[in-house]
Amino acid sequence: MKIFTADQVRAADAYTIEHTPITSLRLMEKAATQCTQWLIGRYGAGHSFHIFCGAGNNGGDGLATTRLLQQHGFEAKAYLLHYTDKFSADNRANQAALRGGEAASLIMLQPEDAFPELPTNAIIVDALFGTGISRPLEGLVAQTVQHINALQDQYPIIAIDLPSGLKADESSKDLLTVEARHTLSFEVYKLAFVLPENAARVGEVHILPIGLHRDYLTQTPTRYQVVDMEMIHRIYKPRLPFSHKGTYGHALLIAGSYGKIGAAVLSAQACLHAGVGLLTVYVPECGYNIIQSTVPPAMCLVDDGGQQSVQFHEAVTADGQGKYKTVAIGPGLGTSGDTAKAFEKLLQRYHDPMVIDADALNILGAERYLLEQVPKHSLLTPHPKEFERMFGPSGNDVERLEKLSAAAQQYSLYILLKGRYTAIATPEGQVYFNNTGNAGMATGGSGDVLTGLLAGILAQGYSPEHTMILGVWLHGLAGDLGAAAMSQEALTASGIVRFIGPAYLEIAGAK
Ligand SMILES: NC(=O)C1=CN([C@@H]2O[C@H](COP(=O)(O)OP(=O)(O)OC[C@H]3O[C@@H](n4cnc5c(N)ncnc54)[C@H](OP(=O)(O)O)[C@@H]3O)[C@@H](O)[C@H]2O)[C@@H](O)CC1
Ligand SMILES: Nc1ncnc2c1ncn2[C@@H]1O[C@H](COP(=O)(O)OP(=O)(O)O)[C@@H](O)[C@H]1O
Ligand SMILES: [K+]
Repeated sequence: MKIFTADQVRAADAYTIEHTPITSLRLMEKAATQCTQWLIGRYGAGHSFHIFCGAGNNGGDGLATTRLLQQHGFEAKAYLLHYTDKFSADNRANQAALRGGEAASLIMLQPEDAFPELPTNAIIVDALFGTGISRPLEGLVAQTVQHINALQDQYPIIAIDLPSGLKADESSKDLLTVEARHTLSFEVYKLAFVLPENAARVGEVHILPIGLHRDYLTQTPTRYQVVDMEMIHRIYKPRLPFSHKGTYGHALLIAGSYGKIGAAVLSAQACLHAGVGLLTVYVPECGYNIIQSTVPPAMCLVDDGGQQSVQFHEAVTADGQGKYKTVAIGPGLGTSGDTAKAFEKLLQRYHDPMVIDADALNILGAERYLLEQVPKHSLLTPHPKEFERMFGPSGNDVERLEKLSAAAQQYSLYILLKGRYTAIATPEGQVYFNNTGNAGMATGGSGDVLTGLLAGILAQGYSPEHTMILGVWLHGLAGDLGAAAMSQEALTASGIVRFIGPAYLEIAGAK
């Protein structure tokens, strides 16, 4: 699903109005109809709806929603904030339509008025501002937003289109905005929804269809996209009946050190569950028995270095033309000087895309000149701290996203930035956001599982871009299925591995 800018949303609106018989007022009615159905479906009987409206079309959506809720027999009141007399035409039309209905359902809130008393069964709906926000909130609107936010533990707050005050395409880091539990938006995602700094403002996002013109939606190029099942279907290739293990590649996983052999185990298990043909795990001597007994399908190579691997570059032939289709390196590896030197030598020998994670990223962060030597189109998988070690700090999430995309383009790499919506940046400047996964995955080792999964997918012949999208999506879905079966709290990295299979089945089943 595409992420549109506020300008693109406005253009989609205009295109739809120009190319279909639908008017802007009718489009507002559709938006309000969708919001009304969502509110009734979610909260239903026994609730009263209190809708705070601004002077623009977001306020218009709120006024129309108030009327439609009443028509469905619900108690609903619109509070129209009187901070200006400059109402939009569709806002005025909906004020008139509401005045024609139930008495006392449209209340003008003046700057000197106290915040209204709300009954215990209230649902607060925020329809103050949407994409038209043009400056920081102040005066009556700022006070109202502060009041609404102070009530968030008492009443559900539902934002229409955007939590008011939030900018759709830019950072709103230090701005006052509504803090919603749910955001009901239309047709497409907005960048603001996937930024970690907005987590407490946006809540759960629900994208509702309102009939914007398909041509505009499909033909408009966007820099940002959210990965969806349609994209996964296009990428996923079922196994061929006459294939053999050679068809699915041989991966070399270089991981683990004394006290962190578990990282190698988790990565190896994930790599096998991803569907790799053959797997060799390279560990220091202390890891040999562990790998052989916990991951029997994998072969094992042992380093002489004792507690940390320091000669793994020798596992690939000097010209890099060895038997391994894919090399993945990093989980639990350690960052000693000799390990770093071996990593540098590996980069000099191996020139195909590799998967680089954890301590291998930390080595890149300490020796930044090595970034130039990483094979083009390799997959880097930092979490925010590792990313900062490599590319420095950022003032806000949008700045960090720009930095991520710039680095991917500069070094011709696929770099992901892990989080609730893991961002995958491509060398061409595209960014994909992953929408699977949950907070149960915030547990040690879940990143190691991702590394193994990516190595296993890449080895099967998927392109680096498709590997990133499919791997991150499967990883999150395995986490979701695991959490559904055993709770987010009890989910462990091993639990994620167990649910990679069921995650594949979901794709195959829906194909
Ligand atoms: N295609 C779609 O998705 C559809 C979208 N629709 C809906 O339209 C919404 C966009 O409507 P919109 O363009 O009228 O902008 P909106 O957000 O209501 O705000 C503009 C008003 O606020 C004012 N204002 C701004 N900042 C302010 C501040 N800090 N403090 C005070 N005032 C401030 C600004 O005044 P001005 O800046 O001109 O002084 C103007 O009056 C969109 O989010 C969605 O809900 C649906 O109806 C149909 C289909
Ligand atoms: N709240 C969350 N929602 C969705 N995914 C999450 C969440 N927290 C963590 N994850 C996922 O779990 C993984 C954690 O990786 P990482 O921090 O490298 O873990 P570790 O270093 O312990 O292996 C990432 O893929 C991340 O996207
Ligand atoms: K809003």
